[in-house]
Amino acid sequence: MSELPLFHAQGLTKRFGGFVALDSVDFEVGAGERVGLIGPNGSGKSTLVGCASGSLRNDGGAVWFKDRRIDRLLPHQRVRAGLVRSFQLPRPFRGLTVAENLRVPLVFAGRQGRAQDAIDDALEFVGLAARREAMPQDLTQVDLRKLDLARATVAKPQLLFVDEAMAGLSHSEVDEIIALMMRMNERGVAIVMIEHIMRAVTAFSQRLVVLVAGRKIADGDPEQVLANVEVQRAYLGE
Ligand SMILES: Nc1ncnc2c1ncn2[C@@H]1O[C@H](COP(=O)(O)OP(=O)(O)OP(=O)(O)O)[C@@H](O)[C@H]1O
Repeated sequence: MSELPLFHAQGLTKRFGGFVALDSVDFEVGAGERVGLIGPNGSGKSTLVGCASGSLRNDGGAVWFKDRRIDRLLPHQRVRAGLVRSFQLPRPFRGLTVAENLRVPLVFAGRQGRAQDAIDDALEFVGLAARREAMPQDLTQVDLRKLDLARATVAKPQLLFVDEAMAGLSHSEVDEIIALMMRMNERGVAIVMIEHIMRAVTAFSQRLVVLVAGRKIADGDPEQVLANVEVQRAYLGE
């Protein structure tokens, strides 16, 4: 990538006690790009997302968003810069309606102005407009995932890390979420999809990055990456 990447981690290292969860990982995302981040369980994918979004503090290396070093910023400061994550397990605010759930990330992102319009747009966009007054506990699994994606996008990020948005969904529900993420990307949002459902990853990604035991072992064209012997060995060995 010749121009400045949207997101850039260099030598990213994270230890939990003596355990090295990320070992000097370089990871870039271009503006508007769709990247699949894959690897066996425990390979460091969520740790990378945590270090990028600020829920974890890296022990080594650096993280840039555009021309700004962000790895000592707080999570909400990173959201305000344009970097947002979603979580592996949807965690809506149980006491708030679907629409009210979107108000919280707007405050977090410092975008309370015209909040109602932003909420209406986001609910319409993900297909939850009819459920706006519902309580989260009355939503189906797939609608909870859509609410989570609405919460992630209402702040208008330029980069979104989506950590396993499809676990436990049916085949057609997975297709729905892929289509929704594609439409988000068409609006200009760069997306990193962390996912174990390979069908979804290959349908979505323009580039694949593979982590194994905290190290990046492949990064490039999806077909070539999946044909890589080291990648195949990592998956067969799982
Ligand atoms: N807070 C923590 N304290 C100690 N060890 C941790 C902590 N968080 C993660 N780890 C360890 O770091 C390693 C990487 O975990 P991580 O969650 O990043 O993997 P992952 O690739 O996202 O896995 P999965 O696909 O199962 O979600 C694992 O061995 C995990 O047990």
